[in-house]
Amino acid sequence: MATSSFKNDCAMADTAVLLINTGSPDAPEADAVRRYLAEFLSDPRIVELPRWQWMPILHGIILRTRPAKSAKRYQGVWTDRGSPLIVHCSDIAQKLGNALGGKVIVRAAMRYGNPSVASVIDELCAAGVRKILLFPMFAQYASQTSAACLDAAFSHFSSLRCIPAVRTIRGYHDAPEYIDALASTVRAHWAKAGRPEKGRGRTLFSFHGIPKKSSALGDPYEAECRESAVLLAAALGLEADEWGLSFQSRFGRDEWLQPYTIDMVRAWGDEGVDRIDVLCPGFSADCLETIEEIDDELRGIYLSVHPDGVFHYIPSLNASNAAIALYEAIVRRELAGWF
Ligand SMILES: C=CC1=C(C)c2cc3[nH]c(cc4nc(cc5[nH]c(cc1n2)c(C)c5CCC(=O)O)C(CCC(=O)O)=C4C)c(C)c3C=C
Ligand SMILES: [Fe+2]
Ligand SMILES: [Fe+2]
Repeated sequence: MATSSFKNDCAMADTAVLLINTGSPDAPEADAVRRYLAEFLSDPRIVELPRWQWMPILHGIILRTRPAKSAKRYQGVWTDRGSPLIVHCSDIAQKLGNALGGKVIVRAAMRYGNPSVASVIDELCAAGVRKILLFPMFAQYASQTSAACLDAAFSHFSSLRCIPAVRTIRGYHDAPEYIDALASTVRAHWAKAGRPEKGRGRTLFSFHGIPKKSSALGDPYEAECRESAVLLAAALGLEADEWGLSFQSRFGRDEWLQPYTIDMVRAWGDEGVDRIDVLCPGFSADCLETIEEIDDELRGIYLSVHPDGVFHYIPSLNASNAAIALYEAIVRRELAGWF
């Protein structure tokens, strides 16, 4: 996939913001998904097993079986403009650039797949950029996401003779603007669907999981997810029996952070909770893991245990006004002295 050109915008800007997200395959087809998963799952940040142990499993089993299944899932969420994740991220980049008054170039790049971090950095440098703010789009720091995104940039810098001045964003899980943005998304949803009735309905904050072992090795991700959820519940005035936190998207057989989203929703359905509203606060943009796994698969699981129940998926921040205000506040703070 080609990266966007720099014509007409910010001809004079020597400062750029590079938004980085995980990435998607180039197409919802098995071959493209295989290439993407090969890059993704070969990253030692993602699977921390010794290479001699992991590579035979990856190439001998996973890359033979998963691409076709994942391709089908991607086909279900693909849009006319491509992968929802990439579409949302490029919309965010464009709107954030406008909000910053064109004084800073804003681009989106993907850690795995395209547009690659290396190609976008090359374009920025060729356009005269000398200062870059690297902005992984993950509020809660995880080595598998935030650090992996930064690795891609630093690894590319190591191949360049002239590197730009660099600043990085580590996370923003407790930033008031982040909590406000999420709270306003939930309130906008309540304005349309009504607030879940205490005693009958509950709100679930579902975060992407990571292996329990990574947490034990010192990853602050779990603690940051819990803090974000507590702050958000307080901002929304939700009492302890009105909300829950869970972890989704488990991959492989190891134990991941718990409770698992599927178990939580099944248990709530069995308990007779009549309405469940799910928000995925750790996803800056809707993607396979929210649209297919939550809005489709999880909805089906809940309705299978509680057929009369009501299930709402609350969309991610995406390129909403609340999201742009959040990113603008963070960027202005982090670029102090640069523009
Ligand atoms: C939001 C934070 C995320 C964390 C933490 C995370 C950890 C993590 N992910 C995998 C494995 C896969 N993730 C995949 C896709 C994917 N994951 C995130 C976010 C987090 N991952 C995003 C935004 C996406 C992109 C989805 C899209 O729409 O393209 C995939 C590929 C899809 C699939 O085949 O399921 C895999 C595989 C691990 C192993 C991990 C932590 C160790
Ligand atoms: Fe993931
Ligand atoms: Fe997944």
